[in-house]
Amino acid sequence: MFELKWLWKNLEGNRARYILALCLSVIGSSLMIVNPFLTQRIVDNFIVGEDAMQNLANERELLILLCLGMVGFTLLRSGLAYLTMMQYEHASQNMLYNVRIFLYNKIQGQDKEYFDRNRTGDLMTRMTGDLDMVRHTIAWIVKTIIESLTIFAVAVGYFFYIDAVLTWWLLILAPPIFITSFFFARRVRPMYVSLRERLSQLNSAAQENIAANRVIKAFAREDYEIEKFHERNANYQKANKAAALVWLDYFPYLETFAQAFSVILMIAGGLFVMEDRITFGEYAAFSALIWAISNPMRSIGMIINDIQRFFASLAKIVEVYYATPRIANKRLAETKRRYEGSIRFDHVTFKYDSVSVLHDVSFTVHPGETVAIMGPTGAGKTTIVNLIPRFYDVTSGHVFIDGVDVRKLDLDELRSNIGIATQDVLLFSDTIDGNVAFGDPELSEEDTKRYAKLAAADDFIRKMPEGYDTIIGERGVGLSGGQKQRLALSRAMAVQRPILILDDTTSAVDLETEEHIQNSLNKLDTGCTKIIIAQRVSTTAKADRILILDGGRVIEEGTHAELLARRGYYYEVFMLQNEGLERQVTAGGKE
Ligand SMILES: Nc1ncnc2c1ncn2[C@@H]1O[C@H](COP(=O)(O)OP(=O)(O)OP(=O)(O)O)[C@@H](O)[C@H]1O
Repeated sequence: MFELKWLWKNLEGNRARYILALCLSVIGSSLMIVNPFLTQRIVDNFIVGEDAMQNLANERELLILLCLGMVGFTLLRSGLAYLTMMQYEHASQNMLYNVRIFLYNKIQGQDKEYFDRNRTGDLMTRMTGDLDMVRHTIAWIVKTIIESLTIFAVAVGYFFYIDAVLTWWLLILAPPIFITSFFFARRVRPMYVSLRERLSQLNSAAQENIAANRVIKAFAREDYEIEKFHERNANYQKANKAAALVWLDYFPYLETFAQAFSVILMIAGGLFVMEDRITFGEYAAFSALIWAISNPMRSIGMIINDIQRFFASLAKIVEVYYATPRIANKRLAETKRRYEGSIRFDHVTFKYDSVSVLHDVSFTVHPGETVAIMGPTGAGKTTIVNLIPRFYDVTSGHVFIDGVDVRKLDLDELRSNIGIATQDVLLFSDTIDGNVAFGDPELSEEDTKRYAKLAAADDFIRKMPEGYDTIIGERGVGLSGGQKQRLALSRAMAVQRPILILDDTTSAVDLETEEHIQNSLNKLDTGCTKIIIAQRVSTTAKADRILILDGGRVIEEGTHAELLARRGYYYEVFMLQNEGLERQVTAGGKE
C-alpha cells in the first residue's frame, strides 16, 4: 500500500496522463473480445450453421460488414495500443526525471556522516538501476497487470454469457494457479532483496576500482582486484541463477495448469458441441479466447519476479528519498552576512559514532589572526576544522563564530563565510579557470589570475598547452600533487571569505614555493582569519599562535618562540626538521 501511495505522490503532474493510460489499457483490452465475438457470428451464420449456404447467398453484406468490422477493430486496437504506450512512456519518463532530480538534491543535501556511511557505487545504483526498475514497473508491469486482469475479466464474463458450466470447468484451474503463485512469490522475494544488495556491491567494486586504478597499477594489484571483481560478479550471477531456478521449480506446474485450459476446453467443449449445448461458433469463440485466460497465468511468474525486483529497488530509493540529514540548512538568514571571523572552541568533545577523537578542546582565534595546528597523524586536526563549517556537529561543548554557536547560524551563510582547501584535493574535470573560480563563477579573468599568482600557480598554468583554458582530467589528472594543491589553494582564496581553512595545503610544494604562498597569505587584501594545518615548522613559524594537538587534546599552545622555549613536542619537531631552517624561521617567527 505504501508503495502505491509513493508512486501516486510522485506521479504528481502526470496523474491525469497516467489515469488516461490506465483507462486506455482497459478499453484496448476489452476490445479483445470483439474479434472472437465476430468470429462466432461468422462461423455460426456463414460456415457451420444450418442456413450457412443460404446466408452466404442472401446476407453477403453482413458477412462483408463482419469481416470489415474485424479489420477495423484490429486497426483500432493497434492505434489504441500506440496511444496507450505513449501515455505510459510520457508519464513514467516524466516521473523518473522528477524523482531523479529530487534524489540528486536529497543526496547533495546530506551531511558528511551520510557519505561516510554510504558507498558511492551504491548511491549510483539507486540513482540509475533502481529508478529504472520503478519506471519499468509503472510503465510495463502495471500495464501488463491491468491488461491481463481486464482481458481475463472480459473473457470470463463472455464465457459465462455463452455457457456458465463450461466456464466453471475452466475456472477450476484458477485456485491451484493462485496458490502456486503465492508460494512462489513468498520464496522468491528475499532472493531479490539479496540480488539487489549484490548488484550494489558489484557496482561499488567497479566504481572503486576505476577510481583507484592508478593505485592498483602502482601496487601491481590488478590481478587481485580483477579477482575481487570476479568474485562479486560471480556472487551476483549466483543470486540471479538462484532466483531463476526457484522460478523453474514452479514453472512446470504453472505451465501445466495453463496448458490444461485448452485440454479442458477441448474435452468439455467438444462434448458440449456434440450434445448441442453450445454451437460450433461458440466453441470457436471459446477457443479464440482461451489464451485470454491462460496467458495471464503464464506471465504470472514474470510479473511476480518483476514486482519483487520493484519492491527491492523501491526500498533502496525510499531510504534516500526520506533521508534527513542531521545537519541541515534551515535557511534562517534572509540575506547572508559577512562575519567578522572570530572563532572559539569551548570545551569541545567529538566522537565518530562511539570513538572519541577530540577531548575538551578550547581555543580562541581573533578576527584576522592566523592559527596553525600541528600534531601527529590521527591527532584530530582535520576533525577540528571540520567542526567549523559544521561538516560534523560537536558531541559536547560549543564552537562559536563571532560569539554565536555555529548550530544556531544559517548553514548556507556559515559556509559562505568560509574558504577551505581540504587535505584531499578534489578538482573537477573542467578548465583550470573553471576550477579556480568554482566558488565564485562571477570571478573576473583578472582576479582568477591574481589568485593563481598568490598561490604560486600562475607560472605552471601559463606553461600548460592552453593556459587557463586547459581542461584537467577527473580529480585533477595530469597535474602534480603540488600543482593540485596550489589550484585548490587559489580556489579557496578566490572566494575571499573572512575565514580561511587550509588543511595541509602546502605539504607537497617545495620550500621556495611555500614561502611565496606564506607571503601571499599575509598580504591577502580581504581581512581574513586563517587556520592552517601543517606539519612543517616553516609553515607554522609565522602564525600568531600554534596549537599542538595529540590524541585529540591541545597539549601545547603559543607562538613559535614560546613553544620552542617550552622544549616540548614542537621543539622536537623543529629539531628534527632542517637545522638551517631553524635560523631562518627563528629570525622571522613571532616572539
Ligand atoms: N569519518 C570518520 N569516521 C570515523 N573515524 C574517523 C573519521 N575520520 C577520521 N576518523 C578518525 O579520527 C581520528 C582523527 O582523524 P583526523 O583526520 O582528524 O586526524 P588528523 O590529525 O587530521 O590526521 P592527519 O594528520 O593524518 O591528517 C583518527 O583516528 C581517524 O581514524
